[in-house]
Amino acid sequence: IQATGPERHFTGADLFSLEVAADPQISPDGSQVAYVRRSGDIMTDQFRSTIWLVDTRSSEQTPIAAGPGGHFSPRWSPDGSRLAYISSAEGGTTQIFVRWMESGEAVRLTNLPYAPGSIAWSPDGTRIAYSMLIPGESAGLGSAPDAPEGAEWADPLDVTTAVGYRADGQGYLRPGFNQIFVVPADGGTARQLSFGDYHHGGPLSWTPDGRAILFSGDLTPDWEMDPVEGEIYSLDVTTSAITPLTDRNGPDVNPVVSPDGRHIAWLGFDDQRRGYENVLLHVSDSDGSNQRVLTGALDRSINTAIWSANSRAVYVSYDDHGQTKVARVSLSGSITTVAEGLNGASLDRPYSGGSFSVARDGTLAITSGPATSPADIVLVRGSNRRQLTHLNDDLLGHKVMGEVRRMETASTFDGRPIESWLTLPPGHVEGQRHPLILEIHGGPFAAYGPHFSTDNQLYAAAGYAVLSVNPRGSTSYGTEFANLIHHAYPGNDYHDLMSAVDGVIAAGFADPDQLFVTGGSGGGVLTSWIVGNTNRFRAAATQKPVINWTTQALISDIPVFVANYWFGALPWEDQQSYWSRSPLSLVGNVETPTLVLVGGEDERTPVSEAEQYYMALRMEGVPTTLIRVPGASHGGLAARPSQSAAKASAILAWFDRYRNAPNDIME
Ligand SMILES: CSCC[C@H](NC=O)C(=O)N[C@@H](C)C(=O)O
Repeated sequence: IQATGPERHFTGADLFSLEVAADPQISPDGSQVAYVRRSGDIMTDQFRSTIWLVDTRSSEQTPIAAGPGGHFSPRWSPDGSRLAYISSAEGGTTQIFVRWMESGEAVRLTNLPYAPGSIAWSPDGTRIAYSMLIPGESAGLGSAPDAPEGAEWADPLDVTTAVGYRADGQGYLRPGFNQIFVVPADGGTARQLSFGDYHHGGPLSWTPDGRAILFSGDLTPDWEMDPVEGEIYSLDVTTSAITPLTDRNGPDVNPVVSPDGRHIAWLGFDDQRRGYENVLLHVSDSDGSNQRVLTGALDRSINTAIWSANSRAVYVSYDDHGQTKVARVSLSGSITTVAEGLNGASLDRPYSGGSFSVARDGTLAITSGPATSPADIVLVRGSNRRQLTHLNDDLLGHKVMGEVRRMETASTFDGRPIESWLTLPPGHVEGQRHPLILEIHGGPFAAYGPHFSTDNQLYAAAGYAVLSVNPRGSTSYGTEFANLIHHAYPGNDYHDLMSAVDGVIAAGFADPDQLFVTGGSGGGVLTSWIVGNTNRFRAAATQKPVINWTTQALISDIPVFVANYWFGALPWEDQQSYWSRSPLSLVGNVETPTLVLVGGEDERTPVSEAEQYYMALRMEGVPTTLIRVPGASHGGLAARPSQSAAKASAILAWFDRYRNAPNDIME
């Protein structure tokens, strides 16, 4: 059959045409915004990062770095005359580049053996600081015989004594430590400033006199066993002497020195070994004295802190009811929201997020957009908002997307309001009921919101309504709500999710006989938990789940964290809790056909979690299929457009199989 016109619905192939704006950096005078544009590339099956400049008056765009390679982290020099960025434009290695804005000339500044990060201009614009991993020695044990000349032997043994020997997205880690360096901004030799067997972490912040750089890290011998701990340190640029500025049990990170040098702002909290803590904005005098919290009354977590040019306030971003906002926090602690509706760069699922920067006069550049389109660059001046880019109008302007509506239901467990967003199939007619997919977020301390989601739009284009719920445990509703699942996850969040589903049925949007459930990571845990507790869903798809908390606590890349913060005991000290909260403990109840899907290189919820569940379902005679996404990490399950589209298609094919099955087959 020949198509009779253009495809009006969102399709898997459209993923290659999507573009999303990230990391907007407004110039000090507010005249331009440099930003990272991530675009699908059909030949490499990737989202490629390029850097663009958009004029804040004319909205005219100019490419800064858009050729071969990846380009990111644009950072203005203090006077706005130059732009530094990180790029793999030349020869595949990742280097620091600087572009002189007036001449348009860009030069590669460094010749580094490893990728730099956290670039930061010195206040006088003469130097750029950065961090870089310096490889260390592998722990040796014994030795192999000597190889004859020309022989091709296997790799030597990989011996480790590290706690963090694997990391999602990186696999098995090569030993080494992050160190801080400085390089002249007009070219020259880089100099290492920090040393020793500790990570010296970014972001980096210079003092106005250019004599010191603030960083965060845990420079104590026990750093490996305390994954949350961190302090702010001052590093003398001349002598490399390090002075601690904070000292408490809990993370102190992201230091930023005020432009007048009188104060330091940073983020952190007192560690109480709870599943969730609000990250609070702190300030102190420049020597670390007179420390105080400025956002204690907000009851929200702070993501980013940027000083105002006059040093009297700090701009912060925070999540509230699934949406990211920017507020201006004065040194006396008054908090004024100055921008709302930020959107992040996550494309596959509607996670909250977004980034911003501030010009000298307080003009903001933010990433923002409606729930039916990925984030663009928006300029915010007081109450005026102006969208500077329209990256997806060419594609989505010709599509009928699923409309996203806010819903709220009282939980049957305790009456708490549970917020959710319902994506309706395109062309929805009031009064029409649809098959419903409950799609559950991970974290579990994270939040969904009214944000663009390729998964949800693909499901909606196939005729499903999709429900994105923030059950108890979700962030952006305060500490009490998040910690309702402290040492109790999964648990009563189940009732919140079912209440939200019933709310959508009661509101007349969903067919109660056509319910489906999926979710990833923490959402995979809850998907498997749901099918262990009810047969209300026709089919399920559990993505990158934790199935057995004992194995998760020992082989994931967050082992100490899971045991200390989510259980408060080691698996062999409290096997009852580990087992009773594992979806595997309920597998004997499962009758719902359940697809199991995982990234082949997932180090966060390792492949063996999904494999355990798949085999248990097979042994129980439950219809199931196992899908591994080759090469995909946990965070990168949807990183390749082809895999992201194929994943949604596989889930839809699984659901469609049971959507159309007669009821007697389902019984
Ligand atoms: C449930 S164990 C770890 C889960 C993971 N948390 C942090 O990485 C998670 O749920 N990730 C979410 C954000 C996801 O991948 O969707």
